[in-house]
Amino acid sequence: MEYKNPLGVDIDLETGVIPGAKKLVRRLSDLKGYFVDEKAYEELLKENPVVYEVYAVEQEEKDGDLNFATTVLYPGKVGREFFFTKGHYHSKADRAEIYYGIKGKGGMLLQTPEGKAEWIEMKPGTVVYVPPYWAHRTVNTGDEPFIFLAVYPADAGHDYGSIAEKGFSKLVVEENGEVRIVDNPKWKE
Ligand SMILES: O=C(CO)[C@@H](O)[C@H](O)[C@H](O)COP(=O)(O)O
Ligand SMILES: [Fe+2]
Repeated sequence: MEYKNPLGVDIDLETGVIPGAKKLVRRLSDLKGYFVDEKAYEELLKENPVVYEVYAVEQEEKDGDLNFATTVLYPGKVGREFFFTKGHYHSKADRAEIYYGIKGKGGMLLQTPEGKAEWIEMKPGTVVYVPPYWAHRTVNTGDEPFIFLAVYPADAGHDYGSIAEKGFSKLVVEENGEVRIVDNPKWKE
């Protein structure tokens, strides 16, 4: 029997960086078609800000193993909509996940394949359980980076297609200085 080596790493709780992790950067240009206000999107695209970064420690896609990753989701808005991650189902749709809030303020939008949505607020210390089959997207509703850890089965994979095409049935927007969860006018069942 070949055993893997255990691993201990210290997440930088201020920046979200995991030493030695694989870094992925998502700019606004990677999120074309995701925000409802297309004019505001085109306007902000001139600056093309970084929307989020992911630091991932991933294993081979084997049943039973675990991956973990931090996400640093920057503050910002496109029109009234707060910056968010793309959001996905898992390719193996029955794979669950745990998120843990590290810094900043935000939340998670979750959705079943039938379009039933749930919003869960997150702050440092919040644990979110993402059950099997639910799509999930995080949203930064604050004015500093929103940083969290995710732990997920190594064979879960990411299925971005359906969210990229249809979005979520709800939007997270600012209205008169408040965070509101509203119906997505562009949602198609
Ligand atoms: O849910 C997971 C892994 O299953 C997170 O690590 C996200 O991958 C990350 O927050 C970026 O979000 P996406 O761009 O992948 O939606
Ligand atoms: Fe996930």
